[in-house]
Amino acid sequence: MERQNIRKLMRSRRNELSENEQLEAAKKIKVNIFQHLKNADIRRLGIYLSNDSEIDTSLIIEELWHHNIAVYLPILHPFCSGYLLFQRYEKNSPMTINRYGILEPKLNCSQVCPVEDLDVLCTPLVAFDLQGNRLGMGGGFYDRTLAKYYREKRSKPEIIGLAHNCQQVDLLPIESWDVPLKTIVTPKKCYLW
Ligand SMILES: Nc1nc2c(c(=O)[nH]1)N(C=O)[C@@H](CNc1ccc(C(=O)N[C@@H](CCC(=O)O)C(=O)O)cc1)CN2
Ligand SMILES: Nc1ncnc2c1ncn2[C@@H]1O[C@H](COP(=O)(O)OP(=O)(O)OP(=O)(O)O)[C@@H](O)[C@H]1O
Repeated sequence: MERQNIRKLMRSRRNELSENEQLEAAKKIKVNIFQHLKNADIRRLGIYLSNDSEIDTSLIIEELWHHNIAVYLPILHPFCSGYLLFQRYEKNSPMTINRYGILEPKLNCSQVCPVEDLDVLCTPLVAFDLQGNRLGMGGGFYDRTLAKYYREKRSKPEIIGLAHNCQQVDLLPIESWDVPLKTIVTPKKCYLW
């Protein structure tokens, strides 16, 4: 199947989850992610605000704040088209809506964190396979932003995909620029490669 058709199918799959299924999934993934990170010294963590029935990250964010872990959200880069910046997100951060209708912090350069200074980066995805390949919304934002860190085989940040179990497929068609994941956390289990 073509990548675009897989996106369509997987987006409609997660859109069919009920409100209650979404809530239960959010509670379980929160437990799993904190279990996965429990012995690590995490000070800065990048994550995203859910959109299009992506797994709800709000419970994770609340818990991170509770543990005084600094939370960072993606911002569409103001002049490097196709790239993301990560900016500090606090309860009272001024927000704006980006061109995809997703809330993001209002750009404030003093609050931007270079990707290599994040300990963990949790990425959204549309589909993943059993080898850790990731398919996103089709903008190439994460692939572009992470290409350099992947090429340089940096240990930081640890990149973790977050997904509903229904987003798993056996095998995705991959492209040369795709950045594979070493960890994907779902409500049912944590995949490690
Ligand atoms: N929650 C969340 N935030 C995120 C992402 C994401 O996947 N999820 N991104 C991950 O990269 C970036 C935004 N990328 C996106 C790329 C495409 C579409 C999207 O809805 N595309 C529409 C077409 C919209 C248009 O062309 O105007 C579509 O495919 O229907 C959304 C976000 C940054 N923030
Ligand atoms: N490292 C890169 N350098 C230049 N272009 C890239 C890079 N990575 C991806 N692209 C371009 O971005 C476009 C979309 O890529 P792709 O379909 O893999 O996005 P995606 O993984 O679904 O999205 P995202 O990474 O935002 O979640 C492709 O046309 C590709 O050419």
